[in-house]
Order: sequence, then structure tokens, then C-alpha cells
Amino acid sequence: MTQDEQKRAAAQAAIQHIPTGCVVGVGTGSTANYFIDELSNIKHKIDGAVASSEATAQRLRGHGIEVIDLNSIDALPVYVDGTDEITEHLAMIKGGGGALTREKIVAAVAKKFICIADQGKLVPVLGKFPLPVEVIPMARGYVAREITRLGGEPVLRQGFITDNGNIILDVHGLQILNPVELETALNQITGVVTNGLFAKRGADVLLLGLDTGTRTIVT
Ligand SMILES: O=C(CO)[C@H](O)[C@H](O)COP(=O)(O)O
Repeated sequence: MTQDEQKRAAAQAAIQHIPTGCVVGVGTGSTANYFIDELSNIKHKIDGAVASSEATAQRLRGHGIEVIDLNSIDALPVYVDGTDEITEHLAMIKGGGGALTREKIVAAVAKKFICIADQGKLVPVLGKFPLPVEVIPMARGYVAREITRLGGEPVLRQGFITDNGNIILDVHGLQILNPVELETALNQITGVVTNGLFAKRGADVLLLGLDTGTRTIVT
């Protein structure tokens, strides 16, 4: 199967995990887009969706799926999203699409986080993919210097502003031996909104599209 076929297979597998009559959290990116396409086939069985980005909200509406304000609900049974890298322990780097902060908020609320991905996303150690960090614009220089002190090489994502009006620094060269520790350290830098390490709250289930079928990993 091609990479796109693997993404679609993972998205199709995720549909089996969606309870009837619930609001569904929906991620951002090409794999999440496949999931939205699949979700539209069962839209009469769900009570709408919470979107992790403006792009996702637009796509959901385009498929006739109601977009629900996260603040109007007390609980979110399930969140489905893609990833840039994921380990067997289901820690991730996310944010390649720049939606990391809203993704982290939706993931925090969700009872179950289902990650859907092609097999190329499964890695032994996180860090080959540059780690996205969302930063308040006026703190850019300070945050970049602090990240350099931690051993990373921050690169400004040119011409990109997040849905929250902030910038992204993509951090290269980090040795991510302890993802939880690094996630915490980066978030403690003043001016950082959040970073793309999903280690403290990783996925609960990984549905990995393979050459033949899908593989499921559960924490
Ligand atoms: O974190 C994300 C967006 O912020 C995406 O989930 C991640 O970039 C994966 O994207 P794709 O499914 O297109 O490979």
C-alpha cells in the first residue's frame, strides 16, 4: 500500500472505535482529513465534532458535520488525530501542520486518544522530525536562545501564523531521551505557548496502516 492508502486504512479502522451518539474530537492534517471523509459516512450516528484547527472545522462543515464548541461540553469520549512521529510507548511529536496547541487542548479533554498513522511514523526514538514549538511573537528571540541552551537549533517557520496568532519555531537536533522531561522543560520557558511533544498525554491507541491491513498498539 502507498503511504496515502495506509493513512486511509488507519482512518477507516478508527471508525470502529467511535461510539454512537457522542461528540468526536477531530485532529488536523492529511490523515485526519481521511478520517473526516470516513466520519461523514456515519455522521447521522454522532452528535457533532470538536475541531483542533480552523482547517478541520471548515472540512467538517463541508461534509455536513456540525462543529461543536469545546466549551459547550463537559466531556469528550474520543479524539482521533494523526502524528509526525510516534513510539511503541505512544509518545509523539505533533504539530507539523502547526495545530499543536489546539490539538493538545482537545487531547487533554478527551477520554481516549486514538492516533492514526502510516507505518513510516513509527520510530524507535523521537527527534528526527523537528519539534514544533508555538511561541508568542514578541518572545521569539528569548525563546530561541533558551532552546539553544537546551541543545536545540530553532528555525522560524517562515510565513506561518497559527490559528492562535502565534509563530512556530521548528527545533532541530534535539536528543529526546526523556520526552516527558523535555516537554515540561520547554513549556516552562516564558513565551512558549506549548510544544509538540505529546508525552505526558500520549495516545491511548495507535492504529497503524501497514502494507497489508492495520496494526493496533494499545498502551
Ligand atoms: O500534528 C499534526 C498537525 O499539527 C498532524 O497530525 C501531523 O502533522 C501529521 O500530519 P499528516 O497526517 O498530514 O502526516
